[in-house]
Amino acid sequence: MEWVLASQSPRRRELLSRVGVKFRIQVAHTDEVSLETAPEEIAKDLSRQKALAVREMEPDACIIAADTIVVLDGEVLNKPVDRDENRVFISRLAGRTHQVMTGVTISTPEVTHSDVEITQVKFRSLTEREIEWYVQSGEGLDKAGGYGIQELGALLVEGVEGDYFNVVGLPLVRLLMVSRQVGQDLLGAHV
Ligand SMILES: Cc1cn([C@H]2C[C@H](O)[C@@H](COP(=O)(O)OP(=O)(O)OP(=O)(O)O)O2)c(=O)[nH]c1=O
Repeated sequence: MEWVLASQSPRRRELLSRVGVKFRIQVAHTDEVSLETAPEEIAKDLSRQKALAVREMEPDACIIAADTIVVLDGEVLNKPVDRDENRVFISRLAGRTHQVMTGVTISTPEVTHSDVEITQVKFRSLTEREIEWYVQSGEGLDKAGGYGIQELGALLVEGVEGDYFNVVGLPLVRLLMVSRQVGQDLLGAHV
């Protein structure tokens, strides 16, 4: 079966290609609104919506979708709307541990399965100057929680407990497990 990644995120494309999976990209618009209340359910629900939105265009494919959220004290920090909000997010995250949750969904023509991976990320304490330096880089603007661990944001993070790739946006091992649950082992997707 053909694999389709329902994502416009260059980070997800890169991670999936890096483990040798051959896939096409197909994106459909979703408004990223969930009626769920528990953060892990929100992440799963949004990834499912993204996958199912592509189903009409790809009736025969095996569709992969993901959604990453950042959770601090049970509160979801989405993508910051501007630099001011990004500054607020980074100040709140500084010196504390938060959760990065990525919901993943794989949908085949027969079955759709979703799961979520949770990683603990600890930010070091940051000075005003450091926060300003990061916010003015603009790097955090298109990212959940307002930072990216894979670039400049690496300098904000003291430690990670769990799957690093989950923080970047695609929990590869969790995805492999879900692929087996839907009967389409990702390890066979190299050709
Ligand atoms: C916390 C964190 C998030 N992110 C990114 C991953 C996701 O791309 C983004 C969260 O937004 P998402 O809505 O999960 O994804 P997206 O809109 O970028 O792409 P698509 O819906 O088409 O798949 O934040 C990082 O790149 N690094 C990080 O450290």
